[in-house]
Amino acid sequence: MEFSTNELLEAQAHVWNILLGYLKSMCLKSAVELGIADVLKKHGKPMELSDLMSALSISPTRTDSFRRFMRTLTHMELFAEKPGHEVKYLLTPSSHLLVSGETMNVIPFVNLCVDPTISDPAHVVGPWFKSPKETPFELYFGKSMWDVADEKPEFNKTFNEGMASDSRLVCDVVMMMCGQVFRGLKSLVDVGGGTGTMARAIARAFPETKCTVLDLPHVVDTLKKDDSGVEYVGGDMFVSVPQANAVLLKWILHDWNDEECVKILQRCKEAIPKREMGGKIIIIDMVVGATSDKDAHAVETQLLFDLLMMILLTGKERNEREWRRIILAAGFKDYKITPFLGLRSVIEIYP
Ligand SMILES: C[S@@+](CC[C@H](N)C(=O)[O-])C[C@H]1O[C@@H](n2cnc3c(N)ncnc32)[C@H](O)[C@@H]1O
Ligand SMILES: O=c1cc(-c2ccc(O)cc2)oc2c(O)c(O)ccc12
Repeated sequence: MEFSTNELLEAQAHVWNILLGYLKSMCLKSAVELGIADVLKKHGKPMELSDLMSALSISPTRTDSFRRFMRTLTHMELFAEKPGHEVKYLLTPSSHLLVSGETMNVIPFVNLCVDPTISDPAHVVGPWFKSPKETPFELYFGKSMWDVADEKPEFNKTFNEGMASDSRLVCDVVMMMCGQVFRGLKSLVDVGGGTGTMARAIARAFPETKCTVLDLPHVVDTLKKDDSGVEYVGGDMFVSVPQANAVLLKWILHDWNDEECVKILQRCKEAIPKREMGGKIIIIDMVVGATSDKDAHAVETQLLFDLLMMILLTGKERNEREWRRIILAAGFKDYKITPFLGLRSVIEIYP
């Protein structure tokens, strides 16, 4: 097949764009390191470049470079420009999420995603297709991501803080938009609940619910009993899950393949009473095709998440048909999907 010169030149620009994509993450990381969003938030109104640089303690000798840096960040809609005699910079909804100290901030997630333990295994996806290893992560590090988290306390901390920041963001939205999902439960166990951010929020909102977090010992062992009343249990969800009225699985099943998900769901089913007694599983995860994923940007984000799960773990992002298959295979009778959270949904499943 022959292509025209014009098509090939356009193709070259397209390939360049893909190749340089990693600079987007690195610019985001640098913006967080510099604290640009914090300065703009504190200033409270649009800010000239020279004032921004001075507040960030950047020497005027870097003015041209910093202007180019801000131009790219603005193009990516991380910041906005207010035109005028002197351009002024302001926050956008995306950079609002980069303000430290705000409940809804994604800084720990930025730190996690640019951590070499997360980003380096992507280099071996090609060779991994021809290797017997379970994941590119395992080909690169010789062990699973959970084992690396167990052995490297620094990575364990970065990972748990990243996840906790997502839970802080999600729990407010869940309580606001689908609080009824948790209402009236006598007890709930958050399986793979990390350091307990979500469980503590549920315990605060519903004091009548006794909340427990089950996670791997290296995640929960350092957590002290606190005044939230949440109990932390070290264990393995493939072996057993503490008894409760309901089980929460937030961002768990997308880490695992279908067979592993069925096993986890079976252990969860053993932990809850019958539906008539209020037993249910609450899953918070992506349902591809169920949410506001109609635009190309959202579809690309879901595809990238799916690859991330393939690279780091044995998991995947599932559409409704794929969810139904594992839910029924684990012996559940019914389910209900509520799309609520950008790209994620709540799936309630009943025994
Ligand atoms: C992607 S994180 C999600 C954490 C939390 N649910 C959230 O959304 O913030 C997955 C969690 O599963 C835990 N995990 C992995 N294997 C586990 C196992 N066999 N038993 C219990 N927890 C496990 C990890 O330690 C981690 O905290
Ligand atoms: O290691 C990760 C990273 C993420 C992640 C990446 C980019 C984002 O904008 C948000 C989150 O998510 C993960 C995840 O959901 C998981 O189950 C395991 C690991 C990671």
